[in-house]
Amino acid sequence: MNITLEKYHGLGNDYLIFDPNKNDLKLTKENIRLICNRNFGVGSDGLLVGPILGQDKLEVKILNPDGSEAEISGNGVRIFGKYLKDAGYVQKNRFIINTLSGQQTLQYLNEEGTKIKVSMGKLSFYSDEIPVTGPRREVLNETMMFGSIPYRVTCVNIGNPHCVIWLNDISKELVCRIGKYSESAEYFPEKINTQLLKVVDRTNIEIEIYERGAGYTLASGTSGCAAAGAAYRMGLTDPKMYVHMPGGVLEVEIEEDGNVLMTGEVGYVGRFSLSHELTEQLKALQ
Ligand SMILES: N[C@@H](CCC[C@H](N)C(=O)O)C(=O)O
Repeated sequence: MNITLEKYHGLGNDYLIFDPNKNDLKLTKENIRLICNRNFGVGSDGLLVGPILGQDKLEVKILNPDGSEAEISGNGVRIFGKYLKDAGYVQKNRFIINTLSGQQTLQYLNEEGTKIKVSMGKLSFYSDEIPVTGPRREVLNETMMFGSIPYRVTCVNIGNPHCVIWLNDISKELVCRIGKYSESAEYFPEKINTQLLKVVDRTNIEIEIYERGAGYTLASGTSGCAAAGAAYRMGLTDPKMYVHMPGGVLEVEIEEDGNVLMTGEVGYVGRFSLSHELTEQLKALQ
């Protein structure tokens, strides 16, 4: 039987859904890379595997296009929420899903389920929780060297690790140049997602993103939450703001206890029934 995948995007951050209840393939690093490859496969910024059904909880596994597993994805979680509605797995308006980073509560804000609010959990700036090497401390505005150039960096965990660099001018070229070094820098034992942050005013920020295991992306939910959290923590913004990314805008609100609410849109691209040829190649890589 051929493999069928559904494709969605969150503000241009595109994911394929592999529903294990409908497909029979053992996923490996090698076949994940081929599925996500934009030339030889279907192409995406990642793969969402689920729902894995159990004890009233819906679980999703989040895989980067290099085959590594991520603890969480903000856009991925919203996309998965939309898929659960489209495929008839959930009827409620508000429900919980499980990721490697813990539980997220999702709420549909419209009938179609294209606008979703997610309670993402709490931000942590502590080095051992991000993780960042060295003595336990909050990693706020520290100097770090990426490719022999010093940058002022604030690091944060929102289920997955992020480093935020506050600058006046940001661009795709610059984040790619820095991200190439920061992703695997010695400071970060579990690697890192990188954001360049530009503060527009107290309720608007702009970011450029270089994701761990994926490279440059047009948007990222957790990156938006991390950059918003860092901007607020540095006193640059109010707790509620719009995060502008090349692919679109997210609304992020940091609650008093540090919990983050993220609201954004999801788009459906279509269903991909893979060719016999590609299915056989994926099976050979099991
Ligand atoms: N696109 C994502 C983040 C995906 C995971 C990330 N690459 C990681 O390895 O932590 C998002 O929308 O948050």
